Amino acid sequence: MIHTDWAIEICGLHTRFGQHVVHEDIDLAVLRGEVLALVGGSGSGKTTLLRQMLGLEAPAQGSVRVLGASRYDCSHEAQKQLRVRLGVLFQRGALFSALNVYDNIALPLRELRNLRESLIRDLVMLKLDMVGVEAQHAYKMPAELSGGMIKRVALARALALDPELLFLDEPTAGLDPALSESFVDLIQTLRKELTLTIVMVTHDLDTLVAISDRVAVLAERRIIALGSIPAVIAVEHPFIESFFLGARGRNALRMFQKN
Ligand SMILES: Nc1ncnc2c1ncn2[C@@H]1O[C@H](COP(=O)(O)OP(=O)(O)OP(=O)(O)O)[C@@H](O)[C@H]1O
Repeated sequence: MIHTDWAIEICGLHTRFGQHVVHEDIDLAVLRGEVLALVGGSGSGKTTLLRQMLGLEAPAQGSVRVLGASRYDCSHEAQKQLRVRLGVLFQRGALFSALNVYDNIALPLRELRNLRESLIRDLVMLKLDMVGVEAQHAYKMPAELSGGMIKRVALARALALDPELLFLDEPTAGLDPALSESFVDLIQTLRKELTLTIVMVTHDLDTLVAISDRVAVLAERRIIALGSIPAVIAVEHPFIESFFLGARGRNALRMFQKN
C-alpha cells in the first residue's frame, strides 16, 4: 500500500556485506513533516540505512520509497528529479576543501538547476543569511572556518535546493555544548519555517530530545523500538537502557520533561 502521508516507506529490507548481515526484515515509515531520529549502537547499520534512503547503496532485498518514488526501480531522470528534493548534511567531509564557502553552496545549484549566475548569487546569499553566516565569510575557504561555522555552511548547502526532505548524519558531532545548542536551535527554526521532513542519525541525546518527534532504535539487525521518546524508553532492551537511562541520558530526559 502506498501512503501519501509518508515521506519514506521501507518494507522488508535486508542488507548483507558478504556473510555479515546488517539489517534483517526492516520496515520503517517516516511521516511527512516529522523529525525521525535513528539511533543504535556503533555498527548497527544507521549510516547504511541512511545511504539506502539516499539511493547511494542498494539493499540485498526489500523496497525503499522516497517521496512516493521507488528508490531502486526508477529511471535516471526520475532519480535526478528526486535528488533535487533532498538535502544531506554528512557527518564528515561536509564541505569541499578546494572550494570557498560561496562555491560550496552554489555547487548543487549549478549541478542540478539551470540558473543564471546572478540568481545563484542571490540564492547563495539567502541561504547564508538563513543559517546565520554573514556575507563577509562567503569567500573564505573551509580551512579558515570554525567547526560551528563549517556545520552552518554545510547546512546552507544542504538547503540550497529547497529540499522537502533533509538527512542529517550526526549534525552536532564535534561541536562543543554551546555550539551544539545553537545549531540545534537553528535546525528547529528552519524546520518550522520550511516545513521540512528530517531523518537524523545521532548519538547525542540532547540533540535527539530537542528535535525529534519520533525515535527508531536499531539493534540486532532490526528496529526494536519506534515511537515517541517515552514510548521507546518503555521498551526493555539493554541498548535502550544504556542509551537513555545512563547518567547522561537521565540529564537529557530531565530537560525533556521540563519542556
Ligand atoms: N561498504 C561496506 N562494506 C562492508 N561492510 C560495510 C560497508 N558499509 C558498512 N559496513 C558494515 O556494516 C555495519 C554497519 O555499518 P554502519 O556504518 O551503517 O553502522 P552505524 O550504525 O552507522 O555505525 P557508527 O555509529 O559507528 O557510525 C558495520 O559492521 C560496517 O562495518
